[in-house]
Parts: sequence; structure tokens; C-alpha cells
Amino acid sequence: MADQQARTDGDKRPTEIPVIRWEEPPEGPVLMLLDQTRLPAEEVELVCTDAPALVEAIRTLAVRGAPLLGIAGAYGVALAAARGFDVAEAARALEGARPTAVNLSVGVRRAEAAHQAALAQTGDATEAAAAALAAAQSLHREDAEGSDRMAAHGLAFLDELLPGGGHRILTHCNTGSLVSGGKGTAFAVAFAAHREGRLRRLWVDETRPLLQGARLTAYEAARSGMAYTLLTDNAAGSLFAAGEVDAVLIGADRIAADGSVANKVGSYPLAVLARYHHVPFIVVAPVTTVDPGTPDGASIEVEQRPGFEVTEVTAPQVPVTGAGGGIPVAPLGTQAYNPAFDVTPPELVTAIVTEEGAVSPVTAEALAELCARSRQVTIS
Ligand SMILES: CSC[C@H]1O[C@H](OP(=O)(O)O)[C@H](O)[C@@H]1O
Repeated sequence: MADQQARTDGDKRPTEIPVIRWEEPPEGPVLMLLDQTRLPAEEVELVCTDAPALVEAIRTLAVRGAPLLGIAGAYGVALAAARGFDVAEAARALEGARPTAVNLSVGVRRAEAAHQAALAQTGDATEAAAAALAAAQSLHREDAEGSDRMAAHGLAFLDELLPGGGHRILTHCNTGSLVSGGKGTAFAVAFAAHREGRLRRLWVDETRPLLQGARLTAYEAARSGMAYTLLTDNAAGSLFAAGEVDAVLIGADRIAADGSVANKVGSYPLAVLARYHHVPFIVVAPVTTVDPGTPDGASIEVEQRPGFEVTEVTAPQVPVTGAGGGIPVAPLGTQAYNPAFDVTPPELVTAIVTEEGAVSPVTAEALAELCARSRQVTIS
């Protein structure tokens, strides 16, 4: 397979518009979000002035991706506090927006706890709102810093596993700057390999049905200058069979205490293919994605999404005709099975790479030690 010469025009962020930002115009604070449903055709910002608007943005994946959901959830609590809404009500609504990514509730509860502590200490609503905002901004910064550390640990792990560089990495869904305060998770490792001249190619799964790979990862890869190729999800098997994949790198939405990994649907089949073809299957995620409170994969709630996402195709420039706003590709009335995620058992995971380092092999004991170590070093 001919290799295109990768461009090296530097670290271009996927878009000149930040993925998420807090603003304080005279009429009151707002949360600005890059609307990811409009990418790559348009760079459009959503203006959220309250928690219900943010809940809708999360539900429609205008804002998405586990780490970013945590950051957005924390800002959502700060927004409710700053605008005088009921903070507990806003926090519960935000937590309930999507069930699988544990980061969402972690971010919401972190800002809510800061708000409650400040209110208990000062009795001052303005002080409490400021504390919630400070917690959200701290989480935002930590995620950006953690992303760089994950990239470094991930590249070091890859280089040790596959000496000689020239990595051909297959990735699924989207795990770059669009899911993070920084450069992302799995995509950040691929970008680090590219920047160091050790990425031969990024294979990008289109990731049906919402096409996060085709629309978002390809968009980020193009901006980064790396050599990348888009493929349909069902073409991955033939790439493995042709010996064209050196490693699989994916993100995670929740990692259970036993090491089971919930990630975008289609991740589990990749893990089985990787095992059959003796290819490393590497999960890249912040430690906050590990959920000691979820014992195993069967305990992870997998979000079931509307059937029209499968039975229709949509694009910003396509006129809407179907029940969900898209063009029907299946007979009207067709029922569809549409889990947003699947669960990969720990025995199929080569390593979990976090900002604290790589865990390999993946065991409950190693994850428990990682979480304990992380709690010791977490900056409050
Ligand atoms: C590393 S977080 C990105 C993670 O989130 C995606 O899901 P969604 O697009 O539905 O938010 C997918 O599972 C990615 O791995």
C-alpha cells in the first residue's frame, strides 16, 4: 500500500475555535461550545445560558467525548450557580444527560462539591458560584496537562512494544482535541508519534452511525499534517489480515474496576481482531475514567440511542425528510439496534495508558493501585 509522505506543518489545532470556553458578557455568563454536529462542514458555536441548554447539547453530541463531557458538566454547574438557578437540580440533570461516560458525573460532582463547600463556609452565593467556576477551570487545565502526559506515556509504550518506529495505528471514533481540554487521548498519542516522525499512517475507522471518525478524526488528522486513511468500520478486518496494522489505539468512556473498557460501539470487535492477529490493543484514558464503583463490564450502563441514527443519514447540507431529520436509508418503520458503546473484557486489552503511566497487564489490582497513586498526587 503506497505511503503518502506525511506533511509536517506543525501542531494545528482542529479548529481555530476553542472546543469550550466560558465568557462573561454584560448580560450574564455563558458557556460557548463548538457544535461538533456541524463539523467538518461548518465551525459553529453554541451559546449555553443554562443547564437545560447544555443537557440538550450533550444529548445531541454537539459536545461529546468523555473528558470533555466532564469539563462541560463542571462548567454547567458553574453556569447554574452564576445565574442563580437551583444547582442541585442542574447537577442531576447534567449527570443524567448520558449514562456511560463516568467523566460527566465526576466533573459535575467536583464543581457541585466546590459550590457546596464554599456556600457552607461563607453563606455567600457569589462566592459559591466563583468556587464552582474555579473547580471547572481547574479540571479544564488538568485535562489539558494530562493529555500531554498521556501522549508521552503512550508513545513510550508504543516505541517499547514496536521498536523501529513507523507505526501504523488504527483508531476508532474520535479522541483528539475535540474531546479534551488539550490534545485528547488516543489521538494525542498518534499525533505525538507523527510529531516525532514515528507515525507511518493513521487508519481512521469512520465509526458508524454518527461518523465521529470520518467527520472529526479525519478533520483533526488533516489539520495535523499526518498521513491518514479513512476506512469503513467493516474494512478493518481486511487491514489486519493484510498485516497493515501495528497497533490499535482507542479512548474509553468508563473503565470498570476489573479493567473492562466501555468505548464507542465497534471497539470490542477490534479487540477480538487484534487478539487474533497478535496486534497490541491499547486504551488511552485519564485516570478519572477508571470507575472503582463499577465492579465489572456487566455493571456498565451502555447508552442506547435513537434508531433513526441508524435508519437515516444526515449531513448539515442535506435537506431533512425522515423521522429523525435525515434521509431514510431503511424502509420507513424499520426498527434499529443502536448501542452507543460496547464493552471489551480486560483480557483483550494490552494496556491502559493514563497520565500516570501505562498499566499492563490490565488487572483489578493494578488499576486499584493506579487510582490510589493518582489520588495521592491529584492537585486539589
Ligand atoms: C476519549 S473520549 C472519546 C470517546 O467518546 C466517544 O463517544 P461519543 O462520541 O459518543 O461521546 C467515544 O467513545 C470515544 O472513544
